[in-house]
Amino acid sequence: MDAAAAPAGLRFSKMHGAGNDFVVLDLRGGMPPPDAALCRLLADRHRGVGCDQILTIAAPRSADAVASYGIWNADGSPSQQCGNGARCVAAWLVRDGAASGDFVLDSPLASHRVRQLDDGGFEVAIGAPAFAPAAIPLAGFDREADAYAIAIDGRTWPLGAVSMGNPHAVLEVDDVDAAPVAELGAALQQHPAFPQQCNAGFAQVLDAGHVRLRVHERGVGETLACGSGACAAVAVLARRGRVDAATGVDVELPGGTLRIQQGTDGILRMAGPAAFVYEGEFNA
Ligand SMILES: N[C@@H](CCC[C@H](N)C(=O)O)C(=O)O
Repeated sequence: MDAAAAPAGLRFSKMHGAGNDFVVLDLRGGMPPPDAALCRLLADRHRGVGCDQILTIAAPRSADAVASYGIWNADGSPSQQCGNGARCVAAWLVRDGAASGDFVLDSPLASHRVRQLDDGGFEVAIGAPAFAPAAIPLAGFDREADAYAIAIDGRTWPLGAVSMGNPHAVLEVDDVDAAPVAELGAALQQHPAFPQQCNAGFAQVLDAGHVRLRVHERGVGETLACGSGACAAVAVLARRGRVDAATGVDVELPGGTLRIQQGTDGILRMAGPAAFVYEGEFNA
């Protein structure tokens, strides 16, 4: 493992959203963002704290926002979107006294309206799905489509593709428990059709309002939940008429259920839990 420069006594919060777990760092005191080596060490489940992503909280970039946040995967790569992370950052800021009720957060790409729910969870306006191949980005296809044929080891897989701020592939399966999430997810992540790699979701439609989903996340592997992956699955399946996004869809992931609904403005809103696990000090 490469040497990582962790400031002595690095304070962090351990959190999770539906089992997608995070190390949260407050950079508002002037600490620089963690480099890739430090992210890998923090995320290491044996030598570090252990998490799927590292989230950093910093000063807002837009006039309306209470804060901004950064996202790093366990392998040290940056991301632009993290649905479960957005809810955890929101809960962290509410506990800190920096936010309450209804507020705006700046993610790496955009500003998101956030609402605290009566059940203690949060609703986040993730954004409108972008299906244009250039926006995902998806190489080798000029026109957007409900499904693209992607060949892997001599077999062709029909998959949906969408950007939720980050790139997603979505495969519909008959039985999500039997889906080849690890093998096919890893192959899709690295496939040349996805020049910025992708998160790969395996979705089983139960009915127009219920989907079961497992996601192989870029930079991590399979996680217990992926908020942007849940939005991506609903976006792709709604486009095919398989679910009713306007009424709302419960997406059951291994770690919990997220509710995804699309407004008349096209924006996908995600509702779900955010939990504190413990506070710590990292001294490796
Ligand atoms: N777990 C997240 C997504 C985190 C980033 C993703 N792995 C990527 O690289 O784009 C979520 O809840 O959306």
